[in-house]
Amino acid sequence: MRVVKKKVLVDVCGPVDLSGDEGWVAFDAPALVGASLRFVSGEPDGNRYRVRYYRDAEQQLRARIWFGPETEGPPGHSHGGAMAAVLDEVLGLAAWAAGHRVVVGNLNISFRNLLPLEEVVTVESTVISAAGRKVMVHGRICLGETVFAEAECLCITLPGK
Ligand SMILES: CCCCCCCC(=O)SCCNC(=O)CCNC(=O)[C@H](O)C(C)(C)COP(=O)(O)OP(=O)(O)OC[C@H]1O[C@@H](n2cnc3c(N)ncnc32)[C@H](O)[C@@H]1OP(=O)(O)O
Repeated sequence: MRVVKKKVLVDVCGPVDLSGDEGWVAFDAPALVGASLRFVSGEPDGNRYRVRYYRDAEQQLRARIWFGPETEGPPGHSHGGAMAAVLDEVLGLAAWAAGHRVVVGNLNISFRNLLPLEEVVTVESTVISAAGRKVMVHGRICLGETVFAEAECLCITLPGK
């Protein structure tokens, strides 16, 4: 008889410091949009992403995020799709945080530098405009002066919802 051992997922990575900059205020994303945003922010102690949201002094949404080993693409670095998922969530959420009930219609990303795994980086967002149903949000994943990816995100409001 073949015995299949149950695979146990172990937290091998230890704690990660996701604290914000001075003046940032913690932002409760599930309180605003519900608990459905699990793909990026659903496992705060897992090995994919660990993320904490803030608003900065200008009320723009910021995220402190750790790309864990399960986001690997090129050896030792984040998969481009892993960065895209983060930008999709954070920039869409930025529009929600500004009062617009949206989904992302178009996300245009430029990958600028390889992002090393197990690094805590920042996602910055800025709501650029809101006209009719279209909300434009720009953002980037960065660490100090280094930009890993930057994006333009067209969000479309959901009528009647
Ligand atoms: C709950 C918390 C959410 C937090 C953020 C999470 C982010 C996400 O992952 S959302 C999931 C990914 N996104 C999706 O799956 C969206 C799928 N797409 C859709 O549902 C629809 O195409 C939707 C709602 C975007 C637009 O459809 P619809 O409501 O029929 O609008 P539609 O009439 O086609 O377009 C409205 C306007 O937006 C423009 N538009 C729509 N899509 C695009 C696009 N991709 N590119 C450019 N313009 C667009 C249209 O040209 C139109 O402009 P205008 O009024 O000037 O003619």
